[in-house]
Amino acid sequence: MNVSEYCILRDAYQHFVPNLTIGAPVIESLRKHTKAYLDCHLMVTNPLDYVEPLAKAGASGFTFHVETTKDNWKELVQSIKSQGMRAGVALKPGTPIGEVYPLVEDENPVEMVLVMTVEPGFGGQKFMPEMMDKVRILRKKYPSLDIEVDGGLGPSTIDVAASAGANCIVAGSSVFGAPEPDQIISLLRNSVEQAQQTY
Ligand SMILES: O=C(CO)[C@@H](O)[C@H](O)COP(=O)(O)O
Repeated sequence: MNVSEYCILRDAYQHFVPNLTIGAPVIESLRKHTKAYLDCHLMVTNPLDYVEPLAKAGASGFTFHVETTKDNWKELVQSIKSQGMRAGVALKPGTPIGEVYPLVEDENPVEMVLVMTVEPGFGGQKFMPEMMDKVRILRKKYPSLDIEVDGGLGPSTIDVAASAGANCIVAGSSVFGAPEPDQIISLLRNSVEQAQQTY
C-alpha cells in the first residue's frame, strides 16, 4: 500500500473493549466528504455483524481481532471482501504471532495484519517496543504484507516501528495533540518511506 494514499479511521464498539467511539453513521457522514481510504478497526466480539453496515457506510478496510474469531474467520474474510473492503486481522499484545499465520497463508487471505502496540481500548498509552519482534517476524515471512501498528506511535517511536517493518501507522495523540499535525504526519510518513527502502 502506498502510504501517501493512506488514511486512518478508528472504529470501536462497546464489546471487546469498554469504550465506544465511531460507528457506521460517522463513516457514512465522512464518506460524503472524502475519497480517502477509511481503515476501520473493529474492537468487537461479533465482527461479522458489522460487515454489511460498514460496507454500506463506505468503509475501505475492515480489521477484526483474531481473538474473536476462533472458528469463523474464513466466512468473515469472505464476507468482508465480497462487500468490497480489504480484510485485516488484529492481535492483542498477549496473543502469539503464530495465530495470524493461517489467515495470511489462506487461499483467500487477509491483506493486512495489525500488531497492537498497546492493550486495545484507549489512546494515550505507552508504546510497547517488545511488540516489534512480531513485526520483524511478519516482515521477514511476508515481504509484501501490509503491517499496521497501533498505540503510542509518534516521533519518538516511529523509527523503531518502521525499521522493524511496519508500513501502516495509527497515530492518535501524537497527531491530534500537536500544534502542527501535518508536520507529525509527514515525519511518520518519511520514516516509513525511508525504512521501506531497506527491506
Ligand atoms: O485505539 C487505540 C487503542 O485501542 C489507540 O491506540 C489509538 O488508536 C491510538 O492512540 P494513541 O496511542 O496514538 O494515542
